[in-house]
Amino acid sequence: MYVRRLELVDFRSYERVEVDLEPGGAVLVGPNGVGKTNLVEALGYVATLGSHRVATDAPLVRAGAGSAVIRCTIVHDGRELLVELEIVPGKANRARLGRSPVRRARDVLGALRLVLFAPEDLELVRGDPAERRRYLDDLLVARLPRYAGVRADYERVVKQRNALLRTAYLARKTGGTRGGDLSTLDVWDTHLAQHGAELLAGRLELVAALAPHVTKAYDAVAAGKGAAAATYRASVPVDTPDRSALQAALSTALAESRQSEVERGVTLVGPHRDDLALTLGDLPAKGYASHGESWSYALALRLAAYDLLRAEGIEPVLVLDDVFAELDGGRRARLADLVGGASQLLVTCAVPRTCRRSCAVPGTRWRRGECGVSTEEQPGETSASQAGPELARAVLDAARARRQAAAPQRRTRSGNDAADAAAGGGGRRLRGYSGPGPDPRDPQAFGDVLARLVKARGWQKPAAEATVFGAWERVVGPDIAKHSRPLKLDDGELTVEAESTAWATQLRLLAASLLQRIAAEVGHNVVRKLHIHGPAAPSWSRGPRRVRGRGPRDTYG
Ligand SMILES: Nc1ncnc2c1ncn2[C@@H]1O[C@H](COP(=O)(O)OP(=O)(O)OP(=O)(O)O)[C@@H](O)[C@H]1O
Repeated sequence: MYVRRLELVDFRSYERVEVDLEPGGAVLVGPNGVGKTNLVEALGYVATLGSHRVATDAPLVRAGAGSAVIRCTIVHDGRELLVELEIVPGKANRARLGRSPVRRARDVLGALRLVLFAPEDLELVRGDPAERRRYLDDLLVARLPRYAGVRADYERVVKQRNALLRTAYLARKTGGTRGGDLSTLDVWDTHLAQHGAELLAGRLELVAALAPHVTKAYDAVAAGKGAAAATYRASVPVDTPDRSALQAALSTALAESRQSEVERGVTLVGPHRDDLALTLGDLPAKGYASHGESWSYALALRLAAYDLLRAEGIEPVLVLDDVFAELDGGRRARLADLVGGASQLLVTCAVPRTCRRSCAVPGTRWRRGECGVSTEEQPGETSASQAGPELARAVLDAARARRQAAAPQRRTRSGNDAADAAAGGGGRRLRGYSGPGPDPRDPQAFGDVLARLVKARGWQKPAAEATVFGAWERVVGPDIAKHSRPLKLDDGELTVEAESTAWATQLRLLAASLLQRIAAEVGHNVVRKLHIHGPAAPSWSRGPRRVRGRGPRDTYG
């Protein structure tokens, strides 16, 4: 995998820039503040949808501009993929993959696998657990992109659960009555245990695979001075990545800490409280390791991530941002040896002479002062980029030919549709005799015949819609079904009535996962949108002739 082209519009210091890159190594050289890190930060953003330098998106947009655009052409297995991201601070990012819009920006994760080592990585060793959790989760997504959804779901549940606890905590503190209702906390516990177990299992599997690479990488960088070990420290007792065992452990821990959570107004249990414990010899690295050792450790964590991805058949792009200056001569030389085989290696460097001498990474080419300068086209790429359209055309031609060949047959079978459907022909014609094998005229299970008829007559959608109403409890689960009921389904928009306004609020917060559950039960596009409201107030409007207004207030106050 390598990045062939990076184009930025209003990103950081760049109003517009186009950089063409090649496989192999490149060193980006330029004076301090010229914008070297801005370029690799944009690549990191494509890979993780976050910056390695700042927690929010606002600083990524050029001062005075409203939004920034990153376009990145990635070549993987000879195929090109264009990823486009528009960053609008305070709003959801917009993304396109291969020029088609994607539903959520996180759908582009996995297109670019990248390991970036930067001075900020010292925080991996010296900083708070949140830094290490982010390291693990980014790597989890680079390894298995489906974890982007697991991570987002879990973060959403924690956020909503914290909001509920916090509102109740403040209501209690101020003696108010509004917002003190914690009746929906059980539902959030279930969601937290479910999504938390999934994330926790992913992290445990990841750390088991990663830990030997961390020890090996530290040994290589520090030339055997000290044994590094990384272990996962969970907030609940765990000894297996089995998802149902983890879900049970999280549920138990949540029940046990309920009292303290309500008292403190915050979620105290779950993967968002975990840590990756790093030790050097018998001592924790944080607080004990020297500056140089901490640097080597941080570097070892990134190299371990790179080694793990490669060992699993993923060739990530490797970026070393301004790191050689922090390492002593021996460590620089060893690092250069370790990263020499990367499919694409980008090194940023401010002092060319020092960098040339100390980071003579095998195979790197120098791009002195080329930051922000577009270069000529790469001739060899044309055939690769044509492969996609040509393949599409071939598939389309084949489909057209098949349809033309099938057309006369289709005309002859119109009278046989129902019998053919009942026989499971699905377009094939009935044979005129039984023969020794199974025959469509043999007795058939009623369910099978019905399923085929439903399919042949195109009744799937009405049947799926009926399931939403008829099997509401199965579709949304007993907890939610107890407190809500579906009212009407109109053009993919389902109206649901909740038992109380508190439940309506909770269901609105759960709308995304409800839609997912409904789709899993009855299929996609049956319900596309939810309208959730609380119980209807009694109406005093009766009959066609009535007085406008709010009703008999004199009588009822
Ligand atoms: N949102 C922004 N709008 C405009 N300019 C910005 C923005 N964010 C950063 N800059 C500018 O970008 C420059 C920093 O670029 P960058 O960090 O890429 O430098 P660098 O070449 O890596 O430098 P060094 O060698 O010192 O690390 C600074 O001059 C900074 O003022």
